Amino acid sequence: MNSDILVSNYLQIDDFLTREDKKRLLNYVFAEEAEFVPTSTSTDETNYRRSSVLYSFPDFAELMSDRIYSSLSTIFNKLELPTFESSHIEAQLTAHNEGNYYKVHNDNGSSGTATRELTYVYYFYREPKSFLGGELVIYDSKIENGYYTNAESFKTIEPRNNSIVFFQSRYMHEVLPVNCPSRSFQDSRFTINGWIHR
Ligand SMILES: O=C(O)CCC(=O)C(=O)O
Ligand SMILES: [Fe+2]
Repeated sequence: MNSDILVSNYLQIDDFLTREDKKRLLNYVFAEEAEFVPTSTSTDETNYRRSSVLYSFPDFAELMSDRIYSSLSTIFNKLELPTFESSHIEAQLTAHNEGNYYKVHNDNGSSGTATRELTYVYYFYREPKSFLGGELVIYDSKIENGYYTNAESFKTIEPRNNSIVFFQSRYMHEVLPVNCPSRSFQDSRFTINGWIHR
């Protein structure tokens, strides 16, 4: 009965940036607080996603894509995926504070997002950690009427400080609600996340 379940694979790499870079990034984000805007989704559904996003952070977007490009063959290898030449890497910077979440979705379901092949999520936050929750849940898949949908089974990933996660953008996934009692922006669950396009 379970033979049609496609098990999802992910890769989590710890200590992705140097301590110095991670510290610079955190200070940069604190200084840019006023530039963050509420998130929306491509379908514009309300109550689907709640968080804040920063769209322009050129230096760190470049640092992140450099680091990703240099790890690309390892990433393909570990995920047991055929390599491809990536046309570009997209990046956004998010903050999840008290009560924020992102319900089940995939990242390449619309015409504007169809070339997203791999999703990456780099996690960072101030220590000591001042939020709970915010785990990333990645669902296994099954094919129903020729379309991928999520199976009941899933994996739960801890958003560890200075780690990065890679997985296929077609996988269904979600961000569980964040509990951040101080509600202070500086205590948020931060990410630089985005997509490796084919
Ligand atoms: O923050 C995360 O763990 C994942 C974010 C996500 O799924 C997205 O931005 O598409
Ligand atoms: Fe996503």
